[in-house]
Amino acid sequence: MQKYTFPKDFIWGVATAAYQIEGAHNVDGKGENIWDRFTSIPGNIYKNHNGNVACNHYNLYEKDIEIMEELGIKNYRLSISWARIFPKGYGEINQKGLDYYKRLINTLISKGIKPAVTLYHWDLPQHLQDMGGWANRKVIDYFVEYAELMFKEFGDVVPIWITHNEPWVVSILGHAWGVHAPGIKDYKTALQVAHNILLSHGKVVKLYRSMNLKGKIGITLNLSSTHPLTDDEKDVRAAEVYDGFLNRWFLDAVLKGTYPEDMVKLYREQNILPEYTDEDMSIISEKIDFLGINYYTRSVLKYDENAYPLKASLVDLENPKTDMGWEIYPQGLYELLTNIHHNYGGVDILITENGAAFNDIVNYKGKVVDDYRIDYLYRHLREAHRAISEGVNLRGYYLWSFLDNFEWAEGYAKRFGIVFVDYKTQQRIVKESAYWYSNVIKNNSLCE
Ligand SMILES: N#[N+]C[C@@H]1[C@@H](O)[C@H](O)[C@@H](O)[C@@H]2O[C@H]12
Repeated sequence: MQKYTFPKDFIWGVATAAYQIEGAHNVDGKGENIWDRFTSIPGNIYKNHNGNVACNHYNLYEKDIEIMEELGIKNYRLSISWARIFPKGYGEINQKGLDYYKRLINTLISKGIKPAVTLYHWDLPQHLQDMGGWANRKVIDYFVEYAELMFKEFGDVVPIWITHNEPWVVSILGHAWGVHAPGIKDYKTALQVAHNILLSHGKVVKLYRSMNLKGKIGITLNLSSTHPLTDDEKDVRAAEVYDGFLNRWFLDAVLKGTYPEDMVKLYREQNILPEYTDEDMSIISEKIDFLGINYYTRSVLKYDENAYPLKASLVDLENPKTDMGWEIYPQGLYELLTNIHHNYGGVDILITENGAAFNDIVNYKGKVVDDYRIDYLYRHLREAHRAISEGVNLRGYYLWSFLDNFEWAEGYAKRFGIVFVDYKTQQRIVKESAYWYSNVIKNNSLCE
């Protein structure tokens, strides 16, 4: 039987995000955020679902941490709700919100579970959106103020910090396609938002360094290996442009301090190039300790004369898919990891999200036998192991997600968790994939 052993100090974890699991959306002084607002507008979310209750993790966190402990999970990626700390986004601190995260983080540590904290996982305080949101450079200063308080409160006990989760999704889905909060549809705004978020990332990294804290800090990008539908030069160029749009724009900025020239030219021609300075780029590329990668699937592109602004369209192939309609393409993870290793100086990498939604059901025995999810996870971890064996500095893997949760525009229709959540009763059912993953962690290896 083939066994794939990972490096002895490899980080095995699970991941969640505040808005997707906490609930308590207007409890204990928490301010409104853009997802509270966006989900309150009929038609924005599947069946008008919202995160008002979600998994009620705000009140059930101790029970959830007990499940992590029983499964032998030693690393947990969570996010902090900015509006729970600063209801208006800046200024007055909500002590009850701060106390919640103190209880949560202290409980994790008392159980031997290392927290990895994401400062921003999409839930901007609404008051800041009312002044322009991330399109307003002033919000950068408020983000730095929020980060400084988090570093002061938790910098000595949190070993891993992630400034932002998926700036591409925040900017494009939230400000160009309008399918995420705050629901804006303007590419020029979207690219300015992306830039300002990256600038806020760089400023917070510099702040972290100035505080002489002993942990590691990085950023999480959603990345996807891109492939042309055919070897026709137009399709090949379409894949290159989409790679620039999704991957290289962010990777080059953070790791090289420049935006890729081909995309600068394209955005300038389309009059959607953001405003930025050389000083901005120097700050954005402040050295990070790791690059966080969220990988779910690859992207297949074809030339499309009518596709604005890239003249490239994604192609939906008839291949095995997850419940999100995303092709299951594990080798794409290997391609991505090796590409980044060779093109970006061998930067240390954490897979901060990888996982799959499937239409889980509870069987007559009260179990969730999610073999599809085990298969997806096994195949992707195999590819991760292949990349490590070829020298990629992959340091850890956080499975998305620990709990079934609020899946943004899809509401509760999509289940990514290794723990099933009955949203009517808030009962948790540990899925077979959780027991499988528990064994992977215990053995630090995959077995065929
Ligand atoms: N969709 N999907 C699943 C998952 C989402 O639930 C996370 O919040 C995001 O960071 C990232 O998009 C990935």
